[in-house]
Amino acid sequence: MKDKVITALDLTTVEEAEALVALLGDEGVAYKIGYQLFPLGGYALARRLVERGKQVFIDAKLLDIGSTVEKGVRSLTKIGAHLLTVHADGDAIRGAVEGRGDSHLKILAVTVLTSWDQEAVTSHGITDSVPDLVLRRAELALKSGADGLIASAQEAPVLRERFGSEPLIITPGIRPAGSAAGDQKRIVTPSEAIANGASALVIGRPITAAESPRGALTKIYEELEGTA
Ligand SMILES: O=C(O)c1cc(=O)[nH]c(=O)n1[C@@H]1O[C@H](COP(=O)(O)O)[C@@H](O)[C@H]1O
Repeated sequence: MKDKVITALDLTTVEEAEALVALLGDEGVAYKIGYQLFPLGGYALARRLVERGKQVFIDAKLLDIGSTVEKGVRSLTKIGAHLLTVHADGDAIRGAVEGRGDSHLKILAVTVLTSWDQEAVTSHGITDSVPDLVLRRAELALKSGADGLIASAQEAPVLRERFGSEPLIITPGIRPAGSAAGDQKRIVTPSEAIANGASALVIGRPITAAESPRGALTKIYEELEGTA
């Protein structure tokens, strides 16, 4: 159950991130490191976490011409991380799959950001509903070779219905009951997300900004135990 919660290390410094990892101890098994930390020693932190046996998710949200993504991902495989985000574009996903070669890095396609609601989708001139856009982008990404999808757990049931049990479906926008949504729009509780078919949950502020991050994580595990 613990490997179903990926704690987002969206912190200001690597020292703060290391302190949180130390505080969570054996309770924390999977971590996401984003570009906020990349120029501040984030890649070295990622390597250390891999060496300590943690699951490491590099959140780079790549979107570029295919050949550039391919070369970038080839470099990123040197970290030894397990998961990497690329936006759900055919060329970008194919480039990423080529670049990861025979490493164990799994490519996750970002479908529609969980901070987007229908109004945000429409503001981009897109006429699809949010679930239709998630499905359209998921189909493109999986056809292009992605190992999994990033979406809201609100869409997990339709994604499972369409694509079956194989693709990883990793869901941010997770909010335990009573916690602030912040800038997230398509939110789901941890237990609902797993019940909806999510493979793993990305959770940041409900853990990192809690008075007791370890207590918050333990409480999330307790909530998930109830769904097992
Ligand atoms: O790719 C992601 O991880 C991601 C995709 C998405 O659609 N929504 C989303 O919130 N995320 C990331 O998931 C984390 C969510 O953090 P909290 O909102 O603090 O739980 C952040 O690091 C976001 O960058």
